[in-house]
Amino acid sequence: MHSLQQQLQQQQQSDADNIKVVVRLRPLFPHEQSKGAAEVAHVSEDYSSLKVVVPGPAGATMQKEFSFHACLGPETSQADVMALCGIQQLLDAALAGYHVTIFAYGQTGSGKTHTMSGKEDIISDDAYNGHEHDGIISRAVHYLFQQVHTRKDAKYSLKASYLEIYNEGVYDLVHFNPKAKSLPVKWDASYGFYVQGLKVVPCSQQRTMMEVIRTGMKHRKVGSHRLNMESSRSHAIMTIYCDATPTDPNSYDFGTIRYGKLSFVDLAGSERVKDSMSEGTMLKETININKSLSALGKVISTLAEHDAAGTTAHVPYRDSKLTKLLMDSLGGSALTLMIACCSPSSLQVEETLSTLSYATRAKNIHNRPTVQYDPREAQSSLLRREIELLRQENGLLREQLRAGGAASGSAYNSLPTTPKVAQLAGEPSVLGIPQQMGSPGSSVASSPIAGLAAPGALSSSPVPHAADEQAAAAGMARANSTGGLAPHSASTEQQLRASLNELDLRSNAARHAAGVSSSGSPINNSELLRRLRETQALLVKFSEENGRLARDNEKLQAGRNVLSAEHATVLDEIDLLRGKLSQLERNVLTAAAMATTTNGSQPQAQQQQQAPGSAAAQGAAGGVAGGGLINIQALLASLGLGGDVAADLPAVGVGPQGAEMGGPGQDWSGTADAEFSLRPSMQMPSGSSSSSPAAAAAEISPGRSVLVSPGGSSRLGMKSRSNLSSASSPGPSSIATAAKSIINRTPLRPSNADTVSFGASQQLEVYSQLPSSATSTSSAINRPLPFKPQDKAAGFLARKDGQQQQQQQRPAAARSPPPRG
Ligand SMILES: Nc1ncnc2c1ncn2[C@@H]1O[C@H](COP(=O)(O)OP(=O)(O)OP(=O)(O)O)[C@@H](O)[C@H]1O
Repeated sequence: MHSLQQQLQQQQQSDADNIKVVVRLRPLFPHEQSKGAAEVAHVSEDYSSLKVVVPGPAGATMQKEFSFHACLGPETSQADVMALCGIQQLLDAALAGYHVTIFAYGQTGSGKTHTMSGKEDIISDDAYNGHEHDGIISRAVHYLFQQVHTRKDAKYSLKASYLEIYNEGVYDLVHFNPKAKSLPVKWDASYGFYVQGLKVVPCSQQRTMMEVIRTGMKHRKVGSHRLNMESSRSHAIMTIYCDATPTDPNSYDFGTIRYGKLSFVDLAGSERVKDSMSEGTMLKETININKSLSALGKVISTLAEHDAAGTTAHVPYRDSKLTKLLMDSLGGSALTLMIACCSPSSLQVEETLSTLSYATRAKNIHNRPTVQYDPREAQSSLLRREIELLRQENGLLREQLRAGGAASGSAYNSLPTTPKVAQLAGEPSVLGIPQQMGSPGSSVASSPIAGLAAPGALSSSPVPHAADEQAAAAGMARANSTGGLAPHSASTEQQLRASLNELDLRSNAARHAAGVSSSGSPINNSELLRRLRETQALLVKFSEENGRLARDNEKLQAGRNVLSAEHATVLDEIDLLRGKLSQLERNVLTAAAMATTTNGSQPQAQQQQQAPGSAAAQGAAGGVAGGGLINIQALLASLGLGGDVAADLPAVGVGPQGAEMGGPGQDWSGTADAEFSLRPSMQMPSGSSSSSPAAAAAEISPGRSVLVSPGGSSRLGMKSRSNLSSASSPGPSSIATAAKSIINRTPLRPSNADTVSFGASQQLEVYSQLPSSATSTSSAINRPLPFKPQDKAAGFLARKDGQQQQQQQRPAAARSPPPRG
């Protein structure tokens, strides 16, 4: 049994919104056995399915299997039914504000009344105090009163009504008058179908409600036919209204009445006239019973078919009084349990199969269980929620603006202030909703029926108000539509509905704050109107404020766009400069190559006499060629980088090639603006025939890279123009890099290694070093070269895979002083 309970719970959670269907097999009676009946229906061991042995052609048999939320065998006791059908959860749901319907369906004599009401004679006993044969209704009443007397979370008020649908007429079974006319079934856009004039009995005591049940059962039409000695000739609906006013101020719906309802529907059984042998009045009853059950079957089929297919269709609720009053339970907002009662007898196998077929279809019906509130309160709650949402949205916008303002500096500060929002946010609303109402977060998940009810089942579905008891009574079905609610877009409405519960807390607290009675009594119309007007005024204010914030936001956005455009322009300029730098580098390399060649044949003095800065590229190259001096300014000018940039540049010189590698004893004194050292293990590019770094550099084709990074164990000095005479010649690519550094106005520091893409397998590495003072430079350049001059070409280029090793050497190498002459 325990596993069945678990199974039920799992199923309830998996298809929480669908109608739950449980099948109950009654025992095979001795009088049936005596007529040769055999048991043809058997419940599986795990209670999830049942098999029916169906007679086939020529005496053969076949088995049909059906599965349901639970299948209860003949041995199942009345107490087990309560537990295995999850009745207690449904009762808790009703106390939490849901509409719950439990209905028994099945052929005549299959045990519907036994399941719902138990043994009538027991209940009829004045000394009744509970019995093992009690059905669901009396057990439910007992549980409900037990709960309402012990629960402290809400003030509960229970009421009851009992009606029957007999020959398509509706009759009050409590205030019974045999001569009374049928009560009219009316439609209300907000409330759905309801029985006008049905009396609802307030029941503060359990015995009062039991009296209602007893009276109702006594007045219900019962007849005797061949299939059932006490056959119900009508459909009976016993309704318990559970109004709950939460009393805990910390509760999410403090003070807002929840209108839960429990409907116990004991249907008249279908019967075949030839089997029941009904005649006369009973025949008429049988025809009407079958007619209304047929209408019920159509509703179930239509709903099941379309819910399974995800389509909508006209559901023929209006075809009978029964289906009108069950409208809320089938495809509506109620939690519904159908108990399909069956006989195991082989003599009734066709009826059993028919019942199981209906029950199978009913499984597919999808309901939307919702907590029920008064529609007028729901309406004002929706408005309050809307205000709250607007308030939150405004707060969020302000936060975003603040964040945006911080990012864009003065732009935000120049925005117009929004005193109204600040004012509104800081004070209670017109409705008196305090700001410290607490954050939303209440949800039905915390309700006792979380496992049964659909998540997000909170809703403002309107239900009859307590003041309209007469209209509200007797299984008044609610329309599927959300009649009476303010028009909203579907998503907004959904959102608002989803938060309704928590906001009804606000409703009550608002009433407190506004000094309005919070006794739970209905709000009168003028008060409601006044509040609605105030709400509307507040909404107008908020929408104005929203508009203002949106405009401010647009201004900020425009400011951001300008900044982005400027940023993009700067990036473009950088790209342009990079391109020009590459060009400059190539020019320098070419010039250096020429200088190498020229320096070999010209006297040093003559080289130094060549004035730097002869125009354009020719000047640059000529400077090198003429005196070993590269005029960066001239080069930049030749590249179109004149003006400010070129004016800032120091001239950088290339010394005679002989001094380039800074051989021992060479004079490196003076202030260096930047120094570059070459790695000793560098290799020439394949196919290179150059014998010097400059020549090697000259062979570097465009697009190859120069890596500038700190350290290096061999050095080339790059000196400022003033120290040119004493400087050793740096590698030409070092000059190019220095030029780049100057153009970018960033000093070459050991940390700012730079790489210009160079090639896949080889790269030229030049390590930069910018001494912090002349003294350190001076001491640095007095160190000996760690490699011989003949290694210099080999040291110029290095494979990339040698880089790691070199990097490890760098700190020591950086500290190594270059040689002094
Ligand atoms: N599970 C059961 N265990 C014991 N007796 C049962 C069980 N189910 C039904 N009965 C008995 O079977 C008889 C018929 O049951 P019941 O009146 O509940 O059927 P019904 O479906 O309500 O029929 P009808 O539609 O004609 O009113 C009753 O005497 C009842 O006590």
